[in-house]
Amino acid sequence: MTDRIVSEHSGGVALLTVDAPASRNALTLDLSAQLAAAVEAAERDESVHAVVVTGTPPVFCAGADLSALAAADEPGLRAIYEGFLAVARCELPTIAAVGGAAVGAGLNLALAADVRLAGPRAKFVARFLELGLHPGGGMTWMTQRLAGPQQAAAMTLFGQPLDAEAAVRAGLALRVVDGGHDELLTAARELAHPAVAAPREALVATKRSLRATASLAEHSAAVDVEIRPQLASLASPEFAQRLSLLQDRIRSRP
Ligand SMILES: C/C=C/C(=O)SCCNC(=O)CCNC(=O)[C@H](O)C(C)(C)COP(=O)(O)OP(=O)(O)OC[C@H]1O[C@@H](n2cnc3c(N)ncnc32)[C@H](O)[C@@H]1OP(=O)(O)O
Repeated sequence: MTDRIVSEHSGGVALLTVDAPASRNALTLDLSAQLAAAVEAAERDESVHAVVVTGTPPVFCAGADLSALAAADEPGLRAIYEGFLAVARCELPTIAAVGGAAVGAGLNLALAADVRLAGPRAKFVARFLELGLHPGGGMTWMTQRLAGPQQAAAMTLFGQPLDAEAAVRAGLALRVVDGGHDELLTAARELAHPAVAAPREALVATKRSLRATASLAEHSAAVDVEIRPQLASLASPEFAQRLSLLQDRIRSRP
């Protein structure tokens, strides 16, 4: 079977599956380019409000394809990064549904999403140094930012793997979803549901503000970042409609 990114848009969600089971969903240059194209197609599709990234079981993603990695120069490495960087750049909310091992660049891919749901067999492994490789693709930044300096050191310097429960404790995953791949995807769709129900413009603006305020030192600076998009949403017909529905509901309470 050909290695590919399977992209399905339904119910407001783009489900992107890295489907290369023979190599445990390892990322070739071609797969990374396909993944980036699939993320961009989801952004262009106005019916899509959230992106779920997963891998064909039993793993999430085994990282860079080892033969692509062995031959990689700087453009080659950057081409491998392109898939997970497209997820990191995505203007829509993103969820990684991690059902198995996420190793090396596969960990980068999982951490590039806004939120991770972990199946009981999920495993988060940096791996790089064990292979004699310096971490790449922003791994030192991502792990420190998400899990703090000690956990980042444990993962990148000491190669500590995190199972699903440990990933939740470390703040790398939102929660563990019991069951198999289907249950994991159902949980991802349920998590996405409020984003699917939200007006797309306000949703995209909220994600933009999360990024813009993340590195600010002052609360007041965040208030300034948020005031314009909040004013824009106040002026939208969606807000007027939803407000009137809410008021009707409140009035009709016994
Ligand atoms: C710039 C980025 C750098 C990086 O990403 S560095 C990290 C590179 N990745 C790795 O080191 C991961 C290597 N793979 C594994 O550790 C394991 O696999 C898994 C934990 C992911 C899964 O284990 P299991 O389910 O037991 O599978 P299996 O028997 O080890 O492998 C099944 C087939 O998958 C191929 N494969 C696994 N990972 C890769 C890879 N990264 N690139 C290419 N092929 C891979 C194997 O060779 C083998 O193939 P065959 O069935 O022909 O013997």
